[in-house]
Amino acid sequence: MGPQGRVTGITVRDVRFPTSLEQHGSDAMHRDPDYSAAYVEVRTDACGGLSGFGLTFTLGRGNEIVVCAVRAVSDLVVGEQLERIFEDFGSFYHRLANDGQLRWVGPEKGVIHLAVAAVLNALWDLWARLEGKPLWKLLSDMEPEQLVSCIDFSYITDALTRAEALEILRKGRVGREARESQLMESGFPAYTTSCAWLGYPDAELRQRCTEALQDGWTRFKVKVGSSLEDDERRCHIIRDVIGPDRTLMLDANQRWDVLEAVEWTQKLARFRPLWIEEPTSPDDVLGHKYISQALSALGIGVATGEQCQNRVVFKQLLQAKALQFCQVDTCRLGGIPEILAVLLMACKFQVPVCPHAGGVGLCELAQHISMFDFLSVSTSLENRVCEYVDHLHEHFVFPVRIHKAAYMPPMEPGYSTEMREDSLQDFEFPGGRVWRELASSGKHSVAAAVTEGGS
Ligand SMILES: C[C@H](O)[C@@H](O)CC(=O)C(=O)O
Ligand SMILES: [Mg+2]
Repeated sequence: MGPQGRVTGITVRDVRFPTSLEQHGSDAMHRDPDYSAAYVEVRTDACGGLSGFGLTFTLGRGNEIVVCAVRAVSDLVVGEQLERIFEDFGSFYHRLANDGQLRWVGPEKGVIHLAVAAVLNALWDLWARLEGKPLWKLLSDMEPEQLVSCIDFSYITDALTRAEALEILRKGRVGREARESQLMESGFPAYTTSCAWLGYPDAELRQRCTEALQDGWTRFKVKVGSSLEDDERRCHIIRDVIGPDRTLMLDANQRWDVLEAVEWTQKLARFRPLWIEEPTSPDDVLGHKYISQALSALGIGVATGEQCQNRVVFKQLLQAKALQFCQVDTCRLGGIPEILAVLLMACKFQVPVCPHAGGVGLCELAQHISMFDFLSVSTSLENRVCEYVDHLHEHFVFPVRIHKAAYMPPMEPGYSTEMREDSLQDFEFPGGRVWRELASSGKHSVAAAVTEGGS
């Protein structure tokens, strides 16, 4: 028998952090991100009133639109019996993502899909809490049949059938205990993006790389794509600090057209990057294929996924051999059901999954996905690494733990998504303490504009 109880209510809050003030998170396309979340609490009457917490990530302006979309999606969830949700999560996902009216503002893409992600993340946090396990453990303890029942196979059966998914997961059970011990001992390998945001001056870049090296980091990602001259200078600084053998990745955040992406990356090839990330539009499957082919002789792979809309676009990228590193994003895909589909397709097409993380909360969520992938799907660490960014962890009740450049497995029940109440009160937009102070000091243009507008 599944968990008893029902969803009694869903609340959503607009939470924003003024990261743009110090250029944290800046890249060639997003110059002034204020890391933000539409933060969801799913309330239930199970176990005396247990809640699940979830979020989706945005860059500030527009977060209010996601909040509004979460309210629309919530109407379909409040009142649902938990047993009906959890006994057949694949069908529940399908109902939510294919509501006959809401799907017109998607389908399975854009703001409405971000909203679905936030609500589903909260429901999976709830499920893991109900079972008293961290999410990675809940997933890896599930029988293959149950995991497969969580997936909506619509539109992907030409690439992955139910039977193939089952076979991968059954194979994934072999040696799982040994891999879990390895995980508990050494954690899951991470790389850092914190040193080299585009807006950091050279001195800060050098200092952050030096410190990260001292802290044991061996893999570094640098933002590129705005000016070739700047990119060459910044890559030179990083290589100078990290030496010739450590790993360097480049991230262009969709800055180029296809041919431009090839030419620009070729000019940076002497810095020996492992990958070029988001070289062009995230929707351009054939463009990614062209870039992959053009760069393969240089040993540079294409990484993408943080703005890949759904499992269908991932399917095409994999079928076309258009990506060499698959960067699933826990807050853009439709929760665990869609992430499972992508992990399994990536496994079948032998492409390593290296989740996008960072932002606010993405590291907290992504660590569970990498750990489950290692334990039960890919069963390998080869070429697999999860992104890490060192901002905003202090706002979470169970922040990530990094040891020797690796994520250590979280042991608390849930998806590590719960935020601290004092942080929520300080950073809720626009009325939280920090935003009121920023508005009155005039230090932040968005805060000031809201105050002038009187909202
Ligand atoms: C705007 C975000 O910070 C983006 O630059 C993050 C990203 O591309 C990454 O972490 O990778
Ligand atoms: Mg990126």
